Amino acid sequence: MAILLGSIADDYTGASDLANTLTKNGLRTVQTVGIPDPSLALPDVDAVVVSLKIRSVPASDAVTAAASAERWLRQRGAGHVLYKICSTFDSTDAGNIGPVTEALSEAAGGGSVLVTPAFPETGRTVYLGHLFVGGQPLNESPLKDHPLNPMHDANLVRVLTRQSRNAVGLIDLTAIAAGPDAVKARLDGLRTAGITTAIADAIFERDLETLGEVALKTPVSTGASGLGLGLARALVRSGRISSAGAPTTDAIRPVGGLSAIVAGSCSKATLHQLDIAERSMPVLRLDPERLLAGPDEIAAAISWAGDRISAGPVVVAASAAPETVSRLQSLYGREASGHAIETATSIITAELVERGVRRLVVAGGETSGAAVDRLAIPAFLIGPEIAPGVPVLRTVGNAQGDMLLALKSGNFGGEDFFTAALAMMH
Ligand SMILES: Nc1ncnc2c1ncn2[C@@H]1O[C@H](COP(=O)(O)OP(=O)(O)OP(=O)(O)O)[C@@H](O)[C@H]1O
Ligand SMILES: O=C(O)[C@@H](O)C(=O)CO
Repeated sequence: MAILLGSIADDYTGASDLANTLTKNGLRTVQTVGIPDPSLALPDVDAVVVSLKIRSVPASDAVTAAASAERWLRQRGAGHVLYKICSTFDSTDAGNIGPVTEALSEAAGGGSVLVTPAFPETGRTVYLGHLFVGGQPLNESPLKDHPLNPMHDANLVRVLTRQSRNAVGLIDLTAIAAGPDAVKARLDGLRTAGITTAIADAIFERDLETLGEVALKTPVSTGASGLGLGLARALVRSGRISSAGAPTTDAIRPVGGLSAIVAGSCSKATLHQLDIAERSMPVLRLDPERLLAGPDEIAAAISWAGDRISAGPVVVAASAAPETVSRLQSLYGREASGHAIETATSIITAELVERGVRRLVVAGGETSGAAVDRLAIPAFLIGPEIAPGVPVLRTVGNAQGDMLLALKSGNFGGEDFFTAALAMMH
């Protein structure tokens, strides 16, 4: 299997978001969970997205994992590797976007790296280096209250500089509007001044098409699904994609079984989606303090779900409003509480699968990562889109048999996302 585009995603929901974008824009794509075992039979594809869970780990661990994935992708022919980060630039001053970007660039022999989290379809735009989420600057958006990486600065040149060894430049919209040659000239100018990493503005998809065209001629870029769109369209325009379209028909064959939703995302969107789901499905709100106190809350949740699940889908949620999250974090610490809750929701997920769940929706990137790891799912085919950034996924080589999943990024999906997702999974 020779691939044209490789990607390393820093979380699993982000990986499925990118895989969805690449598929929609004409690349046959598979999403692997980590570097796949050599025995795993993968379909013939144009692009592979390797999902890692490295958004919130120490920077040195993120660099090591990303570097191995990069080697694996290059060995399979990838001429360009996109480091897929969150469209809201989720990270802290300790990393990991800067360190991983610099390490991937060094591994590829240096050269300029374009960085942009813009994803206009979901309202993420970058202007003069400042990230907007819908109509709000990043630091005024709900991301200011993120449980693991609250974002307090919308100026991405500043944010990335704090995480990087080297200086960071800006390719502004004026250059991008002037087309690929102007962007290339600006990148070359920055490089002459010793700056190889540059945040790029992008507001419309045409800006990302320009950036994709330029990025494809470099070995590494860093961005969200918008840059994926630009790269995919540039590859298709280059005539190097032999058969457009994706194996979605395989991906949506019914799997039967029971269905469930597990949520650990505390985003404003997920909290509202849970309120709406409560009107049509049983929803169990876990008590986070009891979850951290011992195994009883997990056992109670499994028993609650077991009593109801044969009658229809159930929802189990750890998600809570920012005040509740802050209180828990002040008692147990940010990372410890997040990690303990992810472990708890992943155990509950595995027990649900043990009891026959084959159609599963998980809300939250870290939450999804923990759940998919516990289920030991090796890879996914990409099915149809449920909402921008969230496709139906079909497992490949799964020990429990075929399953359909939706891994929802915290901020994605309309208010009826959960019912919409299950309606597409049979
Ligand atoms: N009640 C709670 N109190 C504190 N932390 C919580 C609570 N519920 C969940 N968490 C933790 O909050 C974190 C949520 O991160 P996660 O990545 O799953 O969601 P998200 O950030 O909304 O999604 P995404 O990264 O896809 O945008 C997880 O570590 C989860 O365990
Ligand atoms: O880019 C996004 O916003 C998402 O794919 C994501 O990474 C959230 O975890």
